[in-house]
Amino acid sequence: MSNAILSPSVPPAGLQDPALEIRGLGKTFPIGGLFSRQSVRALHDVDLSIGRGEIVALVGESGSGKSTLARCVARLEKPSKGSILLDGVDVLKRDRFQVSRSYRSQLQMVFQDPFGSLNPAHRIEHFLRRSLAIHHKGGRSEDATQRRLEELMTTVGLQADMLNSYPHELSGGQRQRVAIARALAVEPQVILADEPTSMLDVSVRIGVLNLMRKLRDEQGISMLYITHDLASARYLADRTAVMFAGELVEEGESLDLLANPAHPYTQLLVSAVPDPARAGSYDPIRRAELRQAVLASTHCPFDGDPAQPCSAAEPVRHHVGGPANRHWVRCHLYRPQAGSGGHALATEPVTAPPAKTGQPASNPTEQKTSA
Ligand SMILES: Nc1ncnc2c1ncn2[C@@H]1O[C@H](COP(=O)(O)OP(=O)(O)OP(=O)(O)O)[C@@H](O)[C@H]1O
Repeated sequence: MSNAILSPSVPPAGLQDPALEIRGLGKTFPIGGLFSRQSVRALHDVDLSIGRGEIVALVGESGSGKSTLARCVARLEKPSKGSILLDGVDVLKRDRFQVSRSYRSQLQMVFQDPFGSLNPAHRIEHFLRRSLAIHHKGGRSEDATQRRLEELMTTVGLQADMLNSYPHELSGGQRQRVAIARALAVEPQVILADEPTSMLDVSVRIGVLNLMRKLRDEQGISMLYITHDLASARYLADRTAVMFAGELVEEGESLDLLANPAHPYTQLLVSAVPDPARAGSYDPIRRAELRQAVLASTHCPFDGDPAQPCSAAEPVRHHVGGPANRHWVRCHLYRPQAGSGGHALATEPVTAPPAKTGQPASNPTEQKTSA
């Protein structure tokens, strides 16, 4: 089994020159007031790389730490430990006290709420002009600026005359396209998109996902796509990483990972995705029980033995399906199946769902929870 163990410090094959690399990122929030010693461990030892022109989905349920990771990488939150390398440069060391303008123009964030992210008092043109001005410091002629504004609108599938509209005159999908155009105006290398479609009607979500794919294909932009929707991760992302209680527990090429989930938490997430091929085996009551166990545990509920919780020793990474595969899992229960390239869990995941304290695993107070 030893040849199936992965060193966390070795980037997966094909990622020797990543656009963005996150190493050992941790974030702890103090809670309970000034004199309290309590804290929430929102992120623990997260390693994640995004290749050039690659879309990586970060999936997990509410409270698993996805937004905290994005906010740390966007420098809206200060990580407690770890490093962030953009184009090989350690940005936490380089811009220790203030986020540089060049970082802001290399990496942009698109938020979940297209309604709250645009000030209703301004026309669409204002938001795009502002982004252009920050990036080019007024170095364009008015004609060139106007052409670029119209080009940005066309790129995101909006009509140029909407530059004169106010946000309230646009639909949610159109506003999210404006938010993407605003990010594009600074010509970023990387876009962090935090649930960019979750507040949109189902009918317009696919258009925004297709736009993101087009930007990757035509402009080579790398993206971290944060979502709790596995179906959209499979549709859009080259790779998918699964976050559980602040830790990455599994990562692989999206199609492979979602077809062969190795971590019981990933299996739980996958079981919620409607799939006609799995109709007979989908049991919503069983899934609800498992989900309850995840949310109500103070230790990893998947190891099934509260006396020997997963936190006794951190699990190492294992390749899933052989060393050539870019799919790995961190779980004590994982057992590669000799010769088959397949995998199995050592025991049935989640044997006992009793809630111990009512403290959600996804809101752990100084605890370790990975299986
Ligand atoms: N400013 C904060 N102060 C204290 N705790 C926080 C803070 N921000 C996040 N947390 C905690 O960190 C954990 C991770 O939260 P985060 O918002 O990153 O999760 P998420 O996976 O993005 O969830 P969602 O999909 O609901 O946004 C949660 O337990 C949350 O309560």
